[in-house]
Amino acid sequence: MTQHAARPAIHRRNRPSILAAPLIALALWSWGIAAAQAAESGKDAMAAGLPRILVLATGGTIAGQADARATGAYKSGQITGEQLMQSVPGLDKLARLNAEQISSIGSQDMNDKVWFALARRIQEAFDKNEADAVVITHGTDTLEETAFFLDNVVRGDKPVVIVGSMRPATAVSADGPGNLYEAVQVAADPRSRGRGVLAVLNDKIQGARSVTKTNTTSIETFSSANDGPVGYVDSAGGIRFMAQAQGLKRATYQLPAGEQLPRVAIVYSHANMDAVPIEDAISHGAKGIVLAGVGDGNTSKPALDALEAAAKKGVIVVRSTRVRSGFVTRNVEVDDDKNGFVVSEDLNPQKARVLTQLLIAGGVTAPAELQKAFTATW
Ligand SMILES: NC(=O)C[C@H](N)C(=O)O
Repeated sequence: MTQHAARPAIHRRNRPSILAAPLIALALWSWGIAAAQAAESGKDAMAAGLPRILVLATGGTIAGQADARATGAYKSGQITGEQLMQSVPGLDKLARLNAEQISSIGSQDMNDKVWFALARRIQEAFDKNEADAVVITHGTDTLEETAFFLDNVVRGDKPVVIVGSMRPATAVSADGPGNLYEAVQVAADPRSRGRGVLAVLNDKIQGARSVTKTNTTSIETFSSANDGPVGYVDSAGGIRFMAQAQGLKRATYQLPAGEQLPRVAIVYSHANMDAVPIEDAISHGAKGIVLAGVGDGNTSKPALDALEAAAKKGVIVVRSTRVRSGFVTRNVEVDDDKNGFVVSEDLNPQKARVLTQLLIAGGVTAPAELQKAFTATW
């Protein structure tokens, strides 16, 4: 009894009253909120230290989808930039990301309109300090041309990284997520500043001027024939930049008004070449012709004569080469001084075309001035 009698006394002292129970629940609930808020603000504080990266999505195989995993057939540009970002774990630990959709196309359909939209959006984001770096998701077919175009028109030294993939997002071993992760890693790294537009695919970081696609379907396709990659990246080893190319000239050209660059044709040289493709280009209004020449930017006598006639009429003639590495040199087998031709140096025909377009748009037409713009200072 005594024991029994003592119990209620103890209970009375410690037992919460009917009113106290909800108060404790309320306190626990608010502690919970406070703790969650603290954790959240801890996360915010961590996130606040991360760079702000604007992801501009254009389409391509990286955003491609197949109907079935077992098939090789797929459609480019089916997935949004936002969905791509969500599919890569750990991106939020690298940067604060914000995605915008610029287009949803395979890069075989890349065009001036998308180029201008990209260039203007990147410049705006940098000028208004909305982003510390930009990552562009893009198809691989014309990735090098977009990289080179942007390299020539975007001002400032904030990183701009372009990324794609060779396999669609639905493939068994898709390369897009890893490439996107590495692209964000590179864009977020302050050492990427001032290097122009960088292409990041398959663990390599390559410069806009040199990078080119070399294999139709393999994931190991991009290479820089004359100067090698700018660096290497992987999630375990991080980023290793090689020595920065010394004295490589980068000029910035004014983005022309409107949404179209002047018409410049590429004419591909081959054995038994006649003048017809050159005459065709001129009759279709080309303001410039880039020769994808044989060897050191050469072509047949009839083609050369047609090019000389074109230059006399004021068409800009730039000799490039269909050969993947090396430089095109002035006045070796072709008398460039006499003919008023320009040589592309290390620029492949598709990049020489972009530079020719920008120069014509900027009113540069004298061969000596054009040549200066093409000649990188090595
Ligand atoms: N791998 C790729 O991205 C190829 C595709 N045709 C594209 O350039 O959009």
